[in-house]
Formats: sequence, C-alpha cells, structure tokens
Amino acid sequence: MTDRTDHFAGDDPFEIARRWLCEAERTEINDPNAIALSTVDASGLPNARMVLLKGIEDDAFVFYTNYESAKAAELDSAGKAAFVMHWKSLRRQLRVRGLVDREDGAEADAYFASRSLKSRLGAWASRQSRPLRSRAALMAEVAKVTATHGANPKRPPFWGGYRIVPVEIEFWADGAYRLHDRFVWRREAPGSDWSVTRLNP
Ligand SMILES: Cc1cc2nc3c(=O)[nH]c(=O)nc-3n(C[C@H](O)[C@H](O)[C@H](O)COP(=O)(O)O)c2cc1C
Ligand code: PXP
Repeated sequence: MTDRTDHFAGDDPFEIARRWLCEAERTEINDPNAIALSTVDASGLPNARMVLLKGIEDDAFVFYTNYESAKAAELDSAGKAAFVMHWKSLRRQLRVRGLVDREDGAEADAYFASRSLKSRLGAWASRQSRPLRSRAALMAEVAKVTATHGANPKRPPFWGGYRIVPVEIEFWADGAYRLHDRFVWRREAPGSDWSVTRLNP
C-alpha cells in the first residue's frame, strides 16, 4: 500500500513531470521550462547553467544548444548530465540524472524551423562560449549571416538538441516545517523497470 497520492500520483514519471510543468505554466511569471543543467568538465569540475526544456518525451527530456559550446564538450565527453527545475510559485522541485545523446535529426530541424527568424539567425551568428571582441562584432556577424542565409536559414550543423534519458527522477514538494515530500524513481539503466522510494526530507 503506497501513500504516493495527489501531486505524486501516477505510474509514469514522465507523465507526472508533464503534469507538473503544465501546472507551472499557469503559475510561473516566466520560463516555467527553465532547467539548471549540470555537467562535469574533463577535470571533474562541475558546471551549471540554465537552458530551456523543449520536450518531455516518452523516455527523455530534450533541450537545444550550440554543439561547439562548453556544455556540448562536457556532455559529449561524459555522456551524462543532471538537471534541476524549481518552481517557486508551486514550491516544487524536479531533479533528473541520466545519459545523454544528441538529437540532430528531423526533430532538431523541425524545432529549429519553429524558432523566430531572428533567433535562427542568432544561432548562426553566435560562436557560443567562445570569446567575443565586442557587441558590435556580434551584430556585424548577425548582418553577415542575414545576408548569406536569407529569409529561411536551415539548422546550422553546429546547433541542435540533446536528449537526457534518465536513470533517476526525483519529485519534491514543499511541506510544513521543512517536512517535505520526496519520491525518487530509479532504474538500473534505460529500459529497465523503475522502483519508487519515498525519501526523508
Ligand atoms: C532562462 C535561461 C534559458 C536559457 N536557455 C538556453 C537554451 O535553451 N540553450 C542555450 O544554449 N542556452 C540557453 N541559455 C544560456 C545558457 O545559460 C548559457 O549561458 C549558454 O548556453 C552557454 O553555456 P556554456 O558556455 O556552459 O555552454 C539560457 C539562459 C537562461 C538564463
Ligand atoms: C542561446 C539560446 N539558445 C537557445 C535557447 C532556447 O530557447 P528558444 O529556442 O526558445 O530561443 C535560448 C533560450 O534563452 C538561448 O538563450
């Protein structure tokens, strides 16, 4: 007999995550889909930065970025990542740890095509994570790619998605006097069965 009810109810953690994000979309003032993405560099030094979660699939979380960025180097070499989302308006937290693969096919093309023209050109212009001489130099690059890539730029080969396939997903909800509720879903590997454990706050 489980006491995993209310916010935590359900047999599919991706469904619960989708439900929480949907609630946050109604209550957060902006960027309810922002995640703090954590990686490690070659020396083992952790790194973190915000990115926007663009999909919760049947077995993965998807975001988009520049494949020549610092994060991409760290994701590609470790093959692993973690992220946390915190919704202040709901007083809830979602934590995910898992394995990472690139999404650089049709889905990435479709997502890129859905972005505004200026954001698409911006992706072409930005050498993300590398030094930039000045704001003016960036704007000159934007003008250059606008001239060369025109009104319908295709997805740059150096820009696309990452899919995080989790082995651990934790749902946390605020409780009175710091007696929070926590449920962690764990599995040995992608494709294995999940086990669910209630954790002390
Ligand atoms: C709310 C928010 C959302 C962001 N979303 C993205 C994103 O989806 N993709 C991205 O490449 N950078 C995004 N950024 C910028 C990143 O935080 C970061 O500055 C950039 O990706 C470079 O990171 P890196 O040098 O560690 O690779 C976002 C920043 C903020 C504050
Ligand atoms: C550099 C960068 N790339 C990608 C994104 C993803 O968001 P969108 O595709 O909606 O622009 C963001 C969001 O802040 C961003 O800053």
